[in-house]
Amino acid sequence: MMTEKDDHPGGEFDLIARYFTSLAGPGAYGLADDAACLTPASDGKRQVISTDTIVENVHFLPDDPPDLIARKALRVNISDCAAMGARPVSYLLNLTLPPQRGKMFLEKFSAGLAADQRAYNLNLIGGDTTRTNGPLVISVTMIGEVPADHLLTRGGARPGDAIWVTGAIGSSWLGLQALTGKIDHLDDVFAARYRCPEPRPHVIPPGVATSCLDISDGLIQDAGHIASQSQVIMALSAADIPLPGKLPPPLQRKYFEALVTGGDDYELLFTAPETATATATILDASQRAAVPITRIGTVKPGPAATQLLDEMGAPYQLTRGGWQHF
Ligand SMILES: Nc1ncnc2c1ncn2[C@@H]1O[C@H](COP(=O)(O)OP(=O)(O)OP(=O)(O)O)[C@@H](O)[C@H]1O
Ligand SMILES: Cc1ncc(C[n+]2csc(CCOP(=O)(O)O)c2C)c(N)n1
Ligand SMILES: [Mg+2]
Repeated sequence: MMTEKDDHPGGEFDLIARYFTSLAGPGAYGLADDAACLTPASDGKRQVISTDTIVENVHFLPDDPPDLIARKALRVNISDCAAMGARPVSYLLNLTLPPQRGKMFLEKFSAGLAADQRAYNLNLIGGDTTRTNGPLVISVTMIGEVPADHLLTRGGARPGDAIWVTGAIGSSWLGLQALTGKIDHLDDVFAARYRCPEPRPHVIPPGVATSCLDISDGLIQDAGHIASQSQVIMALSAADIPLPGKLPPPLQRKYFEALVTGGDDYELLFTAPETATATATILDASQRAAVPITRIGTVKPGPAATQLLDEMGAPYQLTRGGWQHF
């Protein structure tokens, strides 16, 4: 079997120069110094920093195409920036490579990074490369910026606010089921979405949302984070949750619980005042971005909790809320 040493005869520094230096941006010193040096955001802007790791067999499958693994690593972080209302700008890349991930892998992987750098106007500013006999691990730290008065957090939801969500919920979970042979005859769009999420930067109109997060662990569990950070009840109407249109309605019903708790959605869940102006602004933004934004509930006063209600207003009993690593 080809070892990493055979495959990267120039060692770690040659590997960085070969695959990553062309991706480097301002302040990165060509990925050849001890650290990057950035000019802090100015003109009333704030810096937003988030980090997220993806692990083979935990967040992606070993056979996923290398360019899409790269794009997923970037996109889950772009999604966290979007959840703060921020525009992603530059990123650090920490790679832990097993021996079988050699030249072919890195060529495709770096092409995936390049494609999303172009798509999202990003620069690589540094990172770290190590070797393991364990699984492939990719960690990205994303730095973004946001005008100070457009920063979004999980803590601003107020009783009476409307609850909105972008896109549809459950597509990635369906993709994982298709790719692992657990559900047959599903549309290919689901596997594509699992492998390459579609984060939603620039979709929520600035100045309208009172709180926001991105859904990574499952809609129900993640709604609970807004509930606890804002000290409110997130009352969700089950019938209003947008489910994937390409899933036939009988399967939407059959898999409802898994769809709303499965995670990997990278859609935005946010709250906004229930005024005609805010509603019109949101629906207009949805049209302009060609991304559905659907009202799925109302914020209520009370101790932090998520309620999922059926059409009669009765609570839905779920066996779980979402993904937990531990
Ligand atoms: N090891 C850690 N050290 C410091 N802070 C951490 C650590 N792990 C998580 N956090 C912080 O805890 C909060 C929740 O982390 P988590 O990774 O669950 O983020 P999330 O946005 O809810 O989910 P996702 O990682 O899928 O985007 C974040 O503010 C994160 O910075
Ligand atoms: C192979 C495979 N098995 C299971 C899943 C599901 N999954 C893993 S981590 C996670 C939450 C987000 O991660 P984190 O909280 O670490 O950001 C979810 C929904 C997957 N994506 N791939
Ligand atoms: Mg998040």
